[in-house]
Amino acid sequence: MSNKPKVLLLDNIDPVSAEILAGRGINGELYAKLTPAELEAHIKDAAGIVVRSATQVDEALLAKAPKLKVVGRAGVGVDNIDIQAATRRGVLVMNTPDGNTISTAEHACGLILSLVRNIPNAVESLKAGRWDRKKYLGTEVHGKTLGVVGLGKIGSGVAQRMLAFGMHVVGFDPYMTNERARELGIKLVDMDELYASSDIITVHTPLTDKTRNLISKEQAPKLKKGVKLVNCARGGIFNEADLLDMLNDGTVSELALDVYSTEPPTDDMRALLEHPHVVCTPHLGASTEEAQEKVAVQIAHQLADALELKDFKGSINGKSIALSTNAELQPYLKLAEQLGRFCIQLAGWNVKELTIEYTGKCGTHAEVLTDAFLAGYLHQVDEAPVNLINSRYLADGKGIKIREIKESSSGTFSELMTVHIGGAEAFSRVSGAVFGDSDYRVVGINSLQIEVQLQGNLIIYKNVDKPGMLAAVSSKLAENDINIASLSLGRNPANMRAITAIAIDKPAEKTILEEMASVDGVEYLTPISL
Ligand SMILES: NC(=O)C1=CN([C@@H]2O[C@H](COP(=O)(O)OP(=O)(O)OC[C@H]3O[C@@H](n4cnc5c(N)ncnc54)[C@H](O)[C@@H]3O)[C@@H](O)[C@H]2O)C=CC1
Ligand SMILES: O=C(O)CCC(=O)C(=O)O
Repeated sequence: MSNKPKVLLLDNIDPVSAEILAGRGINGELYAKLTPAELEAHIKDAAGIVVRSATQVDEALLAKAPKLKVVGRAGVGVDNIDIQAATRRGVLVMNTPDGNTISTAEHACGLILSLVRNIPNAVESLKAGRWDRKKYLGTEVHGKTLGVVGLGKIGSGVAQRMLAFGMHVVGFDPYMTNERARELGIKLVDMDELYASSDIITVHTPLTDKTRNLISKEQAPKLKKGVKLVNCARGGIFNEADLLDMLNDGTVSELALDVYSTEPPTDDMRALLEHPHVVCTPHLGASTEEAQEKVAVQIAHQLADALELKDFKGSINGKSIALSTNAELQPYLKLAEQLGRFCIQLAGWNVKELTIEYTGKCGTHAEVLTDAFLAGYLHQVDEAPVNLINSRYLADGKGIKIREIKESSSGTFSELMTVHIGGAEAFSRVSGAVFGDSDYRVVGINSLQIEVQLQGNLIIYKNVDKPGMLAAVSSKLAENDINIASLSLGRNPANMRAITAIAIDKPAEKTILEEMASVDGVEYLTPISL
C-alpha cells in the first residue's frame, strides 16, 4: 500500500488536478460520481478531498474522515461544505476564488441576451418547424439600465461587459467604494433605487441571511413593472416560490436562472422552469473548458501547498494559518504554543478567561499567536486535532473568554508574551520570551522573575519562603533517582512566598509528586510535561 497522501477528486474535476498532485507526490483519485457508501469507504484514509457543487461535505461525512486535513472547492461557493463542522475538526477549507470568474460573468451576460432576444424560445420554435418572427420580437439592451447586486469579481465583470453593450449600470454592494465604482463606470445606489431604476437586475452575491429572498413579492411595488431578472449566483436569492406569480402578473417579464435552491430542482419547480418567459440552465456558469482547467490547476497546487504546510492560499476558515508560514513568526508561534501547553498544566481546566498581553513587535501578529497559544492550551482536548484552524472555536465552545492586549516594548524584554489566567488558583500570570532562535523560556510566574526552558519535564511549586525548603523538596527526587537538570527560584519577601521551577531528567511518578507536595511549606505543586 502506498504511503503517499491520498486526495479524492470528486464531481468531475478536470483530470489535470491528478497530474499536478502526482508531480507533488500525492495520489489524486478521480471519481465522477460515488454512492454514499463508496464515498464513505474512500474518504476513510483521505488527507484531502476536492469537490465542485455536487458533493455535500457535511458533518456526517467529515466524521468518517479521521485523516482529513483539507477540503478544496474547485470553484467559489462553499455552501455545500459545512465550514463550521470542518473548523471544529481542524480541517482547512479552501476555494479558488477567481478561476471561474470570466466564464460565469460571460454566462450571466449570455443569459441577459437570451432574455431580451428570446433566443432559447426562438431556437426551440424553429427546430419545431415554425417560423415565428413576430412572436419573438425582442428589445435592445443599449440604453437600458442594468442593476447589479454584488459588485465582486463576477458582478464587476458582468457590469464591464454590459457597459460595452451600451447599458447604464447601477450597482449595490456594501463593500464597493465610490472611487472603484466610478473607475468601473458603475453608479452606486441603494437597493431601493436599484429596484426602481433597473430594467434588468442581475445578482452576484453569496447566499446569506441578507441576500436570501432579495427579490420576492414583497419587493414587487418597488420594481419597475416588467423587470427582467437574472440569477447566476445562488438559488434562494430570488424567492423561487414567488417568482411564478410575479411572472404571471407581469411584475417580472422575463427570468433567467442558472442556480436553484435545490439542485437539481425538485418537481415543485417544474411550473416555473417550464414557464415560457423563463430561461434556465443547469448550473453552467463555470462549466467551460477554461474555467474547469483553471480551478483544477489552482486547487491542486493550493491543496499540495497546504498538505506540505507551505502556503494556505484560498483558505476560508484558516485566517491565521495563512500567516503561519511567515519565517519571522516561527519562534513566536512555537513560544505561544509551548506557553499554552505550560499554562493549561499549571492552571487546570477551571479557567474561564485568558488575557494575552503582547509586548513589542510580536503584538502585530497577536491574532495568530493567540490561536497558536490556544492550540497548545487545548492540546489535551479530546476532539483531536487541535490546530490553528479550530483552537479559538474550541476555546469558545468551552466558554473561555479570550482577550488580547498589545503593549509597546518596555522593561527587560523587548518581546514578551504574558498570559493572565483568570480564575486560576495559585498561578495567575505567566510570561514567556524567546532567547536566540529556538530557546523558549518562561521568564516570570505571578509577579516573580523565574527562568525555565519550555521543554521536557518540569515541576513547579509555590511555597513558604523559609530555610530548608529546597533541600526538603529536592531530596524526594534524589531519593527516587531523579536528576535535576536545572532549577530557578523567585521570591517575594513581602509575603514570604516563593515559586520554584525544577527541570528534571525524567517524569516523576505520582507518589513522588505527592511526597513533594506534602513537604511542610509547599502550598501548591504541579508537574508539567512539554
Ligand atoms: N453559477 C455558477 O456556476 C457560479 C456561481 N458563482 C457564485 O457567484 C457569486 C459571486 O461570486 P464572486 O463574484 O466570485 O464572489 P465575490 O466574493 O468576488 O463577490 C461577491 C460580492 O457580493 C457582495 N455582497 C455580499 N453581500 C451583499 C449584499 N447583501 N448586498 C450586496 N452585495 C453583497 C460582496 O461584497 C462581494 O463584493 C457567489 O455566490 C458564487 O458562489 C460563482 C462561480 C460560478
Ligand atoms: O463547479 C461548478 O461548476 C459550480 C461553480 C460555482 O457555482 C461556484 O464556483 O460557486
